[in-house]
Amino acid sequence: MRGKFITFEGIDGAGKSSHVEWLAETLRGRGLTVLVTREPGGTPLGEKLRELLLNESMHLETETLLMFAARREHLAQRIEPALARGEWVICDRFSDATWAYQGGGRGLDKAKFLALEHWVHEHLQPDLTLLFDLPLEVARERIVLANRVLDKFEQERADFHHRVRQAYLDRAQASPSRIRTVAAENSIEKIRKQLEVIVSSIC
Ligand SMILES: Nc1ncnc2c1ncn2[C@@H]1O[C@H](COP(=O)(O)OP(=O)(O)OP(=O)(O)O)[C@@H](O)[C@H]1O
Ligand SMILES: Cc1cn([C@H]2C[C@H](O)[C@@H](COP(=O)(O)O)O2)c(=O)[nH]c1=O
Repeated sequence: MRGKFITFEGIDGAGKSSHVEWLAETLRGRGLTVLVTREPGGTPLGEKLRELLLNESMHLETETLLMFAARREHLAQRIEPALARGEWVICDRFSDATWAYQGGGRGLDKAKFLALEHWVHEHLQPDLTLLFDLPLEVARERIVLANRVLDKFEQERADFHHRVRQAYLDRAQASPSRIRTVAAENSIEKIRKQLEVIVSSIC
């Protein structure tokens, strides 16, 4: 039987990465084989593109095309083969991030996004997307507390991140059965209880 594809999404600092490995371990505890991966990245080529995408400024359409180029490779080399073997795949960001960041944040034409999405993964959407949503100010505080070096996206102004958040919320509203919104300002413990319930619904 084909495996399930779960993606994590949210604005920078929402806290999604804090749950990725935990969810993988929880599913492994139920006897499932789980691949954990991320975008941009997930393959040797994708990780090289990630380095460029997170650090170099470039034209919006170049940025979008590189996100989808990395995704094409990722699907071919890792995601599709794992799902076909019956493994579950947990991916830290996928195409909803392009919708939110390049579309909402930077104003990419929706038709161009939809054309690329159709080209690169016409027959595949995540079975479940966990959208970590929280006020921008809380996410910012977490990033400051973590004291990490900020990448190109994290250095964007607040209005960019507000648009990204809104684009995610709009997309969730348009696909309520696939995209489940998680109140990310809650404690890690409370979020994990909610994730267990949501993920059980696709087991
Ligand atoms: N529910 C929470 N309550 C308080 N702090 C949290 C919570 N979840 C995560 N954090 C902290 O917030 C910081 C950002 O978390 P994390 O790296 O998981 O976010 P992220 O969404 O993956 O961010 P990015 O996409 O920017 O990498 C970390 O220092 C983490 O420990
Ligand atoms: C897949 C994807 C990602 N991004 C942005 C979103 C984040 O700011 C970075 C990735 O960093 P993270 O710490 O691994 O979350 O890349 C994007 O703009 N568009 C995309 O398609």
